[in-house]
Amino acid sequence: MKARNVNIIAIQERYLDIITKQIKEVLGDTINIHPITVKDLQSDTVKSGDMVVISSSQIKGLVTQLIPNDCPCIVAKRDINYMNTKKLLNLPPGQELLVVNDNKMNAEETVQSLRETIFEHNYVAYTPEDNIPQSINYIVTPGERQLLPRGLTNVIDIGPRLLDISTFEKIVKLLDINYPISQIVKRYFKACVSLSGRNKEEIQSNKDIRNVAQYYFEDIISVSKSMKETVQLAKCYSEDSHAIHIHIEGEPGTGKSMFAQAIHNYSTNAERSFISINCSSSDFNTIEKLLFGSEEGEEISYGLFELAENGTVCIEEIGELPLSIQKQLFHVLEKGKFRRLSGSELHSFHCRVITTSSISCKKLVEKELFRRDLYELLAKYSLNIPALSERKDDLLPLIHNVKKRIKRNDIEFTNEVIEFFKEYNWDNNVKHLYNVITYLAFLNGDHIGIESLPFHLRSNYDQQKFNTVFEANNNVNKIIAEIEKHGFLDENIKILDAFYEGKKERISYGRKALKVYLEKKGLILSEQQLRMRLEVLQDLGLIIVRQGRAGSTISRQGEEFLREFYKTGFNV
Ligand SMILES: Nc1ncnc2c1ncn2[C@@H]1O[C@H](COP(=O)(O)OP(=O)(O)OP(=O)(O)O)[C@@H](O)[C@H]1O
Repeated sequence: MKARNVNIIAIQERYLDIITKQIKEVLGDTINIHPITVKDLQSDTVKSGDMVVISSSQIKGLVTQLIPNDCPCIVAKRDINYMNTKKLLNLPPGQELLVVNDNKMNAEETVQSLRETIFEHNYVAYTPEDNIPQSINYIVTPGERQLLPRGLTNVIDIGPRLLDISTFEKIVKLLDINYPISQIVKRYFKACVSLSGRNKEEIQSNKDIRNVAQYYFEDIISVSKSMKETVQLAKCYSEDSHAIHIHIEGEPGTGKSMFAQAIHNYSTNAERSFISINCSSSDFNTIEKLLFGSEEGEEISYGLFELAENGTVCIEEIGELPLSIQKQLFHVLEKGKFRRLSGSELHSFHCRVITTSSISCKKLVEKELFRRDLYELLAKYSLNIPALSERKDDLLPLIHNVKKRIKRNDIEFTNEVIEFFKEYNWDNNVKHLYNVITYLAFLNGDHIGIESLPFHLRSNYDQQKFNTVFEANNNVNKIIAEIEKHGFLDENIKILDAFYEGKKERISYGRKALKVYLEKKGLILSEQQLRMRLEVLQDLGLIIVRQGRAGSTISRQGEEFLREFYKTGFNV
């Protein structure tokens, strides 16, 4: 049977990754899946006749305007992943449970699913506007722990909601796939098991190889001087026939892959293929095979260098590659020749190779996690995309851009919100900003004030206000006094110094890496001590603690504090 194209559309990228993985587990052998976020959906993204699965009714109106009329379309229903409910089932019956989601409608839907199945308890739907009632025994959240105030202990996270089984029945019916319902049920459970027990950071975003360069330099908003210069340099590289390897660095979500696509489209080889692979998937065997191709008996699978012919191969997040693949890659790039895995013949290739990284490869070289020869080969033509916080002039044009993309020019933000956005430390930069605005546009009316912001932003707003007061009242002294309530000012300063140095080199630290770094600097702390120091610094808004690989870093307030601290001549 010929595989059919199914486009799956959601607001948030993370959620899209999860349901894409679920659909792959259930129907991956019969359909081609194209995940698309709402902000990336344009009128020509979905091809005529392809199927569309819309993740929520909230975006149906917008999505249907942007897809061809003849596309069969399903609005998905969502359900909790019952594989994650063991804790709930083990509670004595009759518990009072508060269900927290990102908005009231979603909280009510989750409550509905829980009442229908785990009927032993009583549920109340909650939004961050409400106070937490006294009588509550536990808080239940479907993967939205970050919405809760810090410090709550009786929280049961049942993981993100998945597509419900009736949605799969509908897909199969519409595509005329001849699977008995029992087979769908079995695969549905398989997917639930596969996606259970992990939080969303751990779920690998199994991103497909992308082979369309949809962005042009005109699409890149660049009003600030630094961004204009970066675009200018990228154009020069694009036209330069010697620039066969181009390396792009920038914090997550600054537009690296957008630049890679624009460079391809601006080059004389724009008509040729653009193929991109993301190395942040942990399955390095697959990546190796995709990059170089393989020969198994009679079966040949072509690698990206040959598939791209004279076009462009983009290797995203190259810093994630293990040294063994880096070594192969270096030889391939240096010689312009590759050998398929298990193959004997050397093949030449003539495509341009663009690499990207969210972490500083130079710093990785120093830590012996990245090959120096490969770095030197790549660094010749390199671009550094500035973080959003370093180019505030771009903020308003970017907001206009996303409003236009999602066809919501009507929405307005209060001055207070705009000011807050300017000061906010967008750890996923433009991607984060776009997600927040898209999200707000669908959940609120056309007028957005501070009260409409998602809870995780609002708590930051309060923190920001707190910090502003601090600044006005002789910031440094007050912060020092706060730190000294817990003691160990000198150690806290050393930790901030470490983060500060790291940020300059675009390095963020997980706790373990930080511990090792501090030990090298002569500060020896136990895990517990380090955790306590970090909590104090985080509570004061001096560092940003991020989950998973992203690691932690110093906040802008933290940097200002350090600068003032040294200026005032404190000596710890
Ligand atoms: N300067 C910009 N102008 C317009 N849109 C932008 C700009 N920068 C980023 N975007 C948008 O932000 C989103 C993220 O961009 P992109 O995926 O290129 O970033 P990235 O640095 O490759 O992200 P990651 O590191 O997470 O892979 C995309 O929707 C992109 O269109």
